[in-house]
Amino acid sequence: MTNILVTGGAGYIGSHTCMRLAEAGFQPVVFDNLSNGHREAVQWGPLEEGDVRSATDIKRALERWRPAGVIHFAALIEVGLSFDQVSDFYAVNVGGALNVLAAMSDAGVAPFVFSSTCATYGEPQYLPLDESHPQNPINPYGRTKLAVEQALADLTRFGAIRPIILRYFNAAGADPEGRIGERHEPETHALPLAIQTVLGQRPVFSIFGDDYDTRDGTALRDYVHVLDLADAHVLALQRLLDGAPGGEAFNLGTGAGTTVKELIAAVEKASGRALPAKPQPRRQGDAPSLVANNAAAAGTLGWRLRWSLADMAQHAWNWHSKS
Ligand SMILES: NC(=O)c1ccc[n+]([C@@H]2O[C@H](COP(=O)([O-])OP(=O)(O)OC[C@H]3O[C@@H](n4cnc5c(N)ncnc54)[C@H](O)[C@@H]3O)[C@@H](O)[C@H]2O)c1
Ligand SMILES: O=c1ccn([C@@H]2O[C@H](COP(=O)(O)OP(=O)(O)O[C@H]3O[C@H](CO)[C@H](O)[C@H](O)[C@H]3O)[C@@H](O)[C@H]2O)c(=O)[nH]1
Repeated sequence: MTNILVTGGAGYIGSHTCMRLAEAGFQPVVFDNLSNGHREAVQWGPLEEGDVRSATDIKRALERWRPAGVIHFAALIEVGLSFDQVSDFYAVNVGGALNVLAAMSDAGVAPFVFSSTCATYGEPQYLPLDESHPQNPINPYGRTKLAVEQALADLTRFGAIRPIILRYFNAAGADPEGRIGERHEPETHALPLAIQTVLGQRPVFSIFGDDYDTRDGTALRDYVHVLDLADAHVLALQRLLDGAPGGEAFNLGTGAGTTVKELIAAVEKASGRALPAKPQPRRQGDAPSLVANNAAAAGTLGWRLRWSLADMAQHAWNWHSKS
């Protein structure tokens, strides 16, 4: 069986991708230090505990499992924390990625799928965002991801690494069968927070800003099902294994925007319960609207969306209400 090393594979998007990799006939080998991941989420292949900040750990994993490619999710992800923990974010997100890439070069492994983000674009100059939109991130998290994208552009020229960069918009939802789901601690994402509120684990859901220039005044985001994201990773990996030279970047979003109020309505419908919500001031660093142009992923990768906002809310509700 072909091994694929999945760094951060015990986390939210990584674990769903491991599920899809196994379904596609690969053996996902998870490389994770479990700092934010969960041992129980590693269900489709072995777990190699290690830290991307350690060149020795990565070298050991590559020597042991001899993967045909690497999918790199391991990172610190909270935008707010990135202002307070700048060194940690650079050490894990940039230093960690460079360690993985150097070890891959030494081991002669070229295919590399990288988790990037719409946060690399910064304030949108136009919508929907395509891949050639200027990249001016407005927070340290986005800048660490852009730094890795820039390193990849340089490394691609030498041919030792063949990368595909995937820029996700807002990952949401869970495995429809409820085996895995979203579990960030602390949780800052809108959909799980809304569900925790419906479940009575939080008194009220804060709507961050109701005075934006959007159809109902609340911020607009492009929520995309985590399993649609997972499918895109398998397609990107397969493209590289088939010999593509790499160097491409793809936006992964649905192309449809959802406001915070519409998200609340979707959670109320999925749960059949009312969600207490209260407007609060805008959250620092939030753009009013972020929506993807996904034509490149559809055209080049053959990416097809399978799940709707109602599915994301339903699957997330199923997961949170049983766990
Ligand atoms: N969640 C989103 O909406 C979103 C949007 C855009 C981009 N991304 C990117 O997708 C990737 C996965 O995000 P997620 O939501 O699944 O996050 P997550 O926190 O659930 O998963 C990240 C995983 O990386 C692991 N990790 C962290 N530091 C590590 C280290 N030093 N060594 C080894 N492993 C380490 C964690 O334990 C965790 O399992 C990240 O790179 C993130 O920046 C996420
Ligand atoms: O309690 C909450 C939480 C969020 N929101 C709003 O809901 C929307 C979505 O917020 P999330 O925190 O769920 O997601 P973000 O759009 O802030 O973040 C996403 O995009 C970021 C880049 O901008 C990072 O990539 C991050 O990992 C990814 O989840 C935003 O308008 C936010 O202001 C609320 O109103 N109340």
